[in-house]
Amino acid sequence: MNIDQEVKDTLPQSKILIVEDQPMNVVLLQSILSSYYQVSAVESGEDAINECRTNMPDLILLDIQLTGISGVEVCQHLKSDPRTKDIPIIFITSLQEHEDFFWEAGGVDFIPKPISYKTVFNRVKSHLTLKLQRDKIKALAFLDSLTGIYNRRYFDTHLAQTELISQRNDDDYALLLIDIDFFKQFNDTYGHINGDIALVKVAETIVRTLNRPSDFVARFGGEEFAVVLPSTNLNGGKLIAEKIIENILALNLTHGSSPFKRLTISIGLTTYRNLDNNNKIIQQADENLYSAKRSGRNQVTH
Ligand SMILES: Nc1nc2c(ncn2[C@@H]2O[C@H](COP(=O)(O)OP(=O)(O)OP(=O)(O)O)[C@@H](O)[C@H]2O)c(=O)[nH]1
Repeated sequence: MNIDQEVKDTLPQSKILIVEDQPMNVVLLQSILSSYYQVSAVESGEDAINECRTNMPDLILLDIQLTGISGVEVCQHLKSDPRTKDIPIIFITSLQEHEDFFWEAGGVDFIPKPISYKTVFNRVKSHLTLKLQRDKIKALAFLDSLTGIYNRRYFDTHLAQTELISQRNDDDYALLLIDIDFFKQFNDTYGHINGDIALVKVAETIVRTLNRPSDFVARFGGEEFAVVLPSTNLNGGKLIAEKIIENILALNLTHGSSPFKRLTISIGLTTYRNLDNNNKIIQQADENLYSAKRSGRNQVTH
């Protein structure tokens, strides 16, 4: 795999967000960049923060002097949020004397006004390239090579992050631990290659069943998967778990040595607000998964 070539190929799909309240500058920046990237623009810091939540950009060009919250405050806000902290921010400024603020706020660079075509073009290109290279390397380290979904290493980081965000927002979140039933017999009967194919299909089915962009799935272990659903209570988690079970059954993958005669899964579900004693969420979901297995498999227990 050639990362440099992949990055080059991905560059034209990169999203750049311009945050600037002077229409002349917006027009100028768009004229420099929109032939090469997907460019959008907002006028205020508040709009920039909202835009980052719904349509995450790959790079932000941020005017320092905005009406309402300032560019530096927008930058500090985005850098304090784990979901947006890695977006490179380039400040656009005529205030050279405040240079230190840009670096301290977490900006990666700045572009002085009056805006120069070459400076904008080259700085954007080099920071975007670095960002995409970082994303690719992260993907290699954090994706499971068989199924293409996230691996256990990334799951651990993601779960810790979700827990922090939930605590901060006084919100609940759900965790589903999913295990394929009688998978040892499946491998023994149909061979490891068919076992691998089944694992890929199960991963695809789980991904397809999840609705929200913030829903998350990872391969937790050999034939185990984990799903994290932010802002979801027990009822919501149950609904998704039942839908996943239904969609796996609908795959209709023959499993002769299972009493169900088809490939099935069991799910242990819990939410952050439904933990017994001092259980950690993984431990609780795992105990519930064990109950689902004991109660006959092909079901969800919470
Ligand atoms: N093909 C394939 N099999 C795997 C992979 N990872 C784990 N497995 C198999 O998954 C099986 C898990 O078996 P067990 O933990 O005994 O559980 P089970 O047979 O699914 O039984 P229950 O979970 O009790 O329903 C083992 O045979 C593993 O070899 C993989 O990447 N590919």
